[in-house]
Amino acid sequence: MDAWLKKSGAVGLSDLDLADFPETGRGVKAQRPFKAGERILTIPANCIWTAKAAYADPILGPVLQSVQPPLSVEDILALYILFVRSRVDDPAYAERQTHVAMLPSEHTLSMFFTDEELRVCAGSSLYTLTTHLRGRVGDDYKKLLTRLFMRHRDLFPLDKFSFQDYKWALSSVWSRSMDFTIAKGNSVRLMAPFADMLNHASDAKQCHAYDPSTGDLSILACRDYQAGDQVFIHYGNIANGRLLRLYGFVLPDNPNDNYELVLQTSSMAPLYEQKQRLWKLAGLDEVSTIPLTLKNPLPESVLRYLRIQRLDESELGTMTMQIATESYKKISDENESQILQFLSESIGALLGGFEVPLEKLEVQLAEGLYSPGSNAWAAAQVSLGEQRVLKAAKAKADALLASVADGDAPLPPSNQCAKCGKDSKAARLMACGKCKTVKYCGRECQVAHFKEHKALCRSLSASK
Ligand SMILES: C[S@@+](CC[C@H](N)C(=O)[O-])C[C@H]1O[C@@H](n2cnc3c(N)ncnc32)[C@H](O)[C@@H]1O
Repeated sequence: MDAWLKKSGAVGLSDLDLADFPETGRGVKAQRPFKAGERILTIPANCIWTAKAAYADPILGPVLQSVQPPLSVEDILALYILFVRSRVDDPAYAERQTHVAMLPSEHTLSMFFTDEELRVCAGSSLYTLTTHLRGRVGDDYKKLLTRLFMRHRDLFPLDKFSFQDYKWALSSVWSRSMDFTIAKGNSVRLMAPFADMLNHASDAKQCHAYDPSTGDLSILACRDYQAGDQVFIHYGNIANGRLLRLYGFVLPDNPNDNYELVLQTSSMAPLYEQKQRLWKLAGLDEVSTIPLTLKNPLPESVLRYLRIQRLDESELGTMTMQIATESYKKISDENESQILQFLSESIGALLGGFEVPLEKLEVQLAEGLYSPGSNAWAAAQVSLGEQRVLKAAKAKADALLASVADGDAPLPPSNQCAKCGKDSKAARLMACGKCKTVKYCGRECQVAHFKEHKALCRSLSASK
């Protein structure tokens, strides 16, 4: 592969090498020191896998172009990989084949888990999404069979385009491709040989760049490296569930862990059309998926959605005024109590739906029931992360409910000083040492707010 890339104009390969690392497996090793910001690798456009390159292929391209409606980009890339791999004695594909030969022969994405391994995280959104994904991938393969493989048996022999082959190629695309937004909201998905050997580190800032004018891909050093260090890139701030679904690994104690809460309302609900309009005005969809995170377990948008969902006719005007002035707060004690009660109960039910409850999972992991790095261990990490987030969300809903019952002021948004309203962009906020929830821009605001905050502080602390 190196010879092909160098011949095609790749830059930087002589300063980098492939090596095995204990934590991440195969990755890229620096052969000399690099300074942060230095360009360390460029892979030229003519070696990169894109949908455009697949369409330009003299044999595959016309067949792909004949498919209506067009195939998805990930299907095009997956077919391109399988097609190149299938052209065993065709010298026109020999160079790209050197890259295909270096792709891992197996993947550890959750889609490949046994039922027993996946059951460890039953109740999590990963479990649900993986189950859906398996169905979707199966359906997509059947469509390819009828739309392409059966019609062009000479190009797509089924022993090289089996369901297993399709799943392998699709997983290669998910776990190794990069997405870039280019002009006019368009985006490009690509897979770049050698650059796709770079592993992810949470602290590696965005350091891969696509040049739309040349089509080249470059990697910059995200920090200083010494010779022998592993070079990393950043795949994004991704929760373990998504990491396992699309990349096949997890990061223990991942700060990006989340639970994607889906909020929806029956179209038969009273005042549905008016509420639909209010959600839209408030920047929400009638089916809203809102990530709950450890940092912000109950985002304001969840409360906003539910306040609208539970409005009665006499409260429509108040809500419209709030949206117009962007001054969101509770509509009434009754509305607020209803939504918080509902949240507390539904999150409790979600937690009750996990196959292995949090406390038991923590004991199992501490006792080494799941061997670190195994599929079941990875599923356990996802379940752990999601349940921790849900627990924090329930605690916050309960505390808020208690404060409504006590007649306290509602919680201020978590990115604002509770006293003066300065937000986290304007000042560094620190949390109250006792309840660890309400935040201030400085000591002065905290002291000035003490009297007002005392009762809520007590109920928040008690629910922790
Ligand atoms: C773009 S490839 C990187 C190269 C890959 N390690 C290889 O040998 O081909 C992405 C895959 O690398 C692995 N990976 C990347 N970052 C990782 C990390 N921080 N910890 C564990 N595995 C990682 C995962 O298997 C992932 O699907």
